[in-house]
Amino acid sequence: MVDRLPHEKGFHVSWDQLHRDARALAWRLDGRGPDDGAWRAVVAITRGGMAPAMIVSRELDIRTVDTISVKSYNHQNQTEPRVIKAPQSDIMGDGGEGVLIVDDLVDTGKTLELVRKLFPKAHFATVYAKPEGRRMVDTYITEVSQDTWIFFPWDMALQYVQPFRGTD
Ligand SMILES: O=P(O)(O)OC[C@H]1O[C@H](OP(=O)(O)OP(=O)(O)O)[C@H](O)[C@@H]1O
Ligand code: HPA
Ligand SMILES: [Mg+2]
Repeated sequence: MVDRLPHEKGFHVSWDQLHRDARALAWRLDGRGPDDGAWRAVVAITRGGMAPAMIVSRELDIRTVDTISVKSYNHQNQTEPRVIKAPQSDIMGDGGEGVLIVDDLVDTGKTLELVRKLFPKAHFATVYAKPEGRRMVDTYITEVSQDTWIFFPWDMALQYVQPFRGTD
């Protein structure tokens, strides 16, 4: 089963589920910013953070949205994370204070470790978290085990499956 390797379990997330979980993340963050509870901006870690960041910024009515592009994986193979595109410096201000940095998940934590070094005062939020990287996130919604690979809706398509008993 190529789509399970090298992880034992698969956690398949539908668009509906992602929408619900990203909304739950937004509600948890609401009113917790440093400026009278408000957040100044949302920054998505591309590409996986873009859909969650869109939902969070919509829920919290934040119109200042930027991206930081970090590449850490080639399919399921981890490589050294690299920043390919930085957010605007006037948005990040002094170390990212008041900025919500959003990603789809934290796995080993290497991506967030790199972004945290750049913006130590920002608030880091992910929808999903695995135990190894959990310490790198300030707020998350659902935890899955380290040996689970999360399949996001943008990586999947509906397709026919054989009945359990098969056919002649
Ligand atoms: O905690 P880590 O072990 O660093 O892994 C988590 C990161 O890996 C994935 O991104 P990826 O580099 O695959 O790029 P993508 O978002 O463009 O798919 C995921 O979206 C997180 O950003
Ligand atoms: O479990 C995962 N799913 C999708 N992308 C990922 N990048 C690191 N871990 C994962
Ligand atoms: Mg990513």
